[in-house]
Formats: sequence, structure tokens, C-alpha cells
Amino acid sequence: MRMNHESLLDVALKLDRAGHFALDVSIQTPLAGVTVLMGASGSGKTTLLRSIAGLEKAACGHIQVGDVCWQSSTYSLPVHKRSLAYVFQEPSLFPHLTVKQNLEFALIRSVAKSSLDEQVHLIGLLGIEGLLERRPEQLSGGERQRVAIARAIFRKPALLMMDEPLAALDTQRKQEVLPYIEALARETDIPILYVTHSIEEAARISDRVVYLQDGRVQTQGHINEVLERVNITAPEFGRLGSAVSGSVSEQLEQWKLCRVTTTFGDVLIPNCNRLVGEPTKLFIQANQVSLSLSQPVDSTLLNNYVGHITKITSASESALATIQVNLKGVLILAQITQMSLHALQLETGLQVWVSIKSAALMS
Ligand SMILES: Nc1ncnc2c1ncn2[C@@H]1O[C@H](COP(=O)(O)OP(=O)(O)OP(=O)(O)O)[C@@H](O)[C@H]1O
Repeated sequence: MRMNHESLLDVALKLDRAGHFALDVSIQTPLAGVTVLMGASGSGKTTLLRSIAGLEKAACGHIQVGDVCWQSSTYSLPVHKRSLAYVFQEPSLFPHLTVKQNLEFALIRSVAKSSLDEQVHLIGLLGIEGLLERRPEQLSGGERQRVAIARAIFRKPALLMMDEPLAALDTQRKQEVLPYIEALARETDIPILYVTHSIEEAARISDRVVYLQDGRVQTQGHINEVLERVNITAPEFGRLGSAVSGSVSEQLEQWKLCRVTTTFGDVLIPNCNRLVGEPTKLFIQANQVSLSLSQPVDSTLLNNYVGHITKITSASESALATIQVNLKGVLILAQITQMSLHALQLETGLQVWVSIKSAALMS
């Protein structure tokens, strides 16, 4: 079903960098929530963002953002008139201004003029209330990035583009900033185009994923569908895993566990301080999933389910194989050794028991 024209980001662009690289993409994605662009290094993610922003003059084609045309075969909306915000890896704040002055500066340049007071909600959402009087040098990397994000969206853009906004941060800082970006996606109606290499980040934040390869869209859809169609186990994509939606159904206080009910059954996870009934998302790392041909008995494993193997991916140079199992319609990835693959004679269609050793709450 074709969506209402106003609610789409409709992009068809071509760009040829004289034999070195060619971009040829066609994307129609809802102008809402988070669309993640993934792909190997050099696949064209940044070039696509820059082309949408109007920064790649050689890019031809059309860009329609809701009911506003940014580019057609005969027309190109000037860059400064495109209602967009761009957040980069490295936040660039004015060093001589305080956080508050940096934010106010964005408001002065904003077409949609409003006072700082009106932006209290955004400031709260990004947790920067306590930082307003500081200068950028007095902020951590994560805090700087949160301020840069706030500054970008103060202009009330029709589109927020984030190009690997967490890439310059260490793991701890990434975990600190991600919930703020999630809150932003949840609580504002600004559509986000978000570039990342990380499967975990994409699983956590995406409503949909567009996967680029050699300048073309190779596949798009839910993160698990994308992972089903492309084999992305290279280290640059981080930890391989699956996203699972569920809701907290019980707190087992005595064991410091909570029960998350999902489509394929309950998953027990440790130390989750969520209220019963809260919707949540789990990230199940592929190396935390093991397979057996029969139901585990007398086992310490708490989370066991039965399903069928839908895909096996293995490369002769690697010790590991990736097995995809369908658990009542939810696709779960398991990373096992090739040795086990052969020992158990695993093949597509076979019924297996899936044990999830640990899962992390994502949101
Ligand atoms: N200014 C430029 N001039 C010429 N070629 C460029 C330029 N910028 C990027 N390229 C090339 O265009 C291709 C796509 O680059 P791009 O930066 O869009 O990829 P990417 O998917 O964002 O990569 P990464 O994940 O490493 O950031 C690459 O082959 C790159 O070398």
C-alpha cells in the first residue's frame, strides 16, 4: 500500500564520482520515527546524507520531504532553505560560548523563532538542564554530543540527520547518550535518518533499516529482516544479535530477575528495574544463544524454546557459523562453531532447542 504523500521521505538520487564510486538509490520511507542507514565503510551512507542535504552538487534525481520538494530534475531548493539538522560524529560547539549561549545562537538563526523557555522540554529530554552555564571544554564527550543534538533540533527541522553520532564516544558514553536519542525519537515528531555501523545501536533505535552496499540499497525492513537477508558479521558491525519486542510481565524479587513476555515465550533477565506492564525491547547477542537437538534437562539454562532453523551462514575461513532460527515468527541468530554445526549435523528446516544465556534490555 502506498503511503500518504505527505508522510513520506521519497528519495531517488544518482551521483557518479568518475569511476571511483557511484550512488544510485531509491528510498521511500515513512517521515516518522528512526530510519537507520547501515552498510560497510564506503558504501555511501554519508554521501547519501550529504546529497539529501544538498551538499553534493553532482547528485541528480528527486527528493521529496513530505509535501515539500527539495529537488527535482529542474529544481533544487538551496541548502539553507532545506529544513534539516545535521549531527556529526564530532560535536562542533562554539568554544567561547556557554551551553546556553550555544543554544541561543541556534535560536537566533532559526526560522521558527522561539525563546529558550519554550525549549525547556527539549532541554529536559536531553538532560542538559544542569549544564547550561558550562563551556564546551567543561563537558564530557557525551554531554557535548547531547548539547549538539539539542542545538540541532532547536530549529525544529523537518528532518534530523545523524551521521554516526556515537562513533567518537567510548562504550560507556555511548550507553549514556543512547537513551537520550531514544527519548528524542519517542517524544518528538522529528523524523530521524541515522547512520551507524553498529547492529546493536540499529536494533535499539531503528523503526526500520536501509542497508546500502556499493552505493545501492541492498535491502530494507525491520532490523531482523535485514540481518536475515545480508550476512553482516564483519567486526565493523559490532556484536551480532537480534532485536525482540516484549513487555515486562513479572518481577521475581527473590531472584532479582524479571520476566519479559515475548511472542515466542518468556525470557528471564537479571536486574531490570522496570514496572510490570512496561513495553520493552531486548537485544539478544548471537554468541549468547546456544542450540541443542533435544530439550535441555538438568540444565542451568533458564530460557529454552523450540524452533526451526531457517538459514545457515558459514565461511570456510571462519571457525564460526551463524544460524538463524524461527521462534514462532521471531528470527533469532545464534553464533556457534563450525565444529558444532557438523557434529550436530544442523541443516535448514531442522527442529532445534534454542537456549538464550543472557539478553540485555534495550529500551
Ligand atoms: N569528497 C569525496 N571525493 C571523492 N570521493 C569521495 C569523497 N567522499 C567520499 N568519497 C568516496 O565515496 C565513497 C562513499 O563514501 P561515504 O563516505 O559516503 O561512505 P560511508 O558508507 O559513509 O563510509 P563510512 O562508513 O566509512 O563513513 C567511498 O568510496 C569514498 O572513498
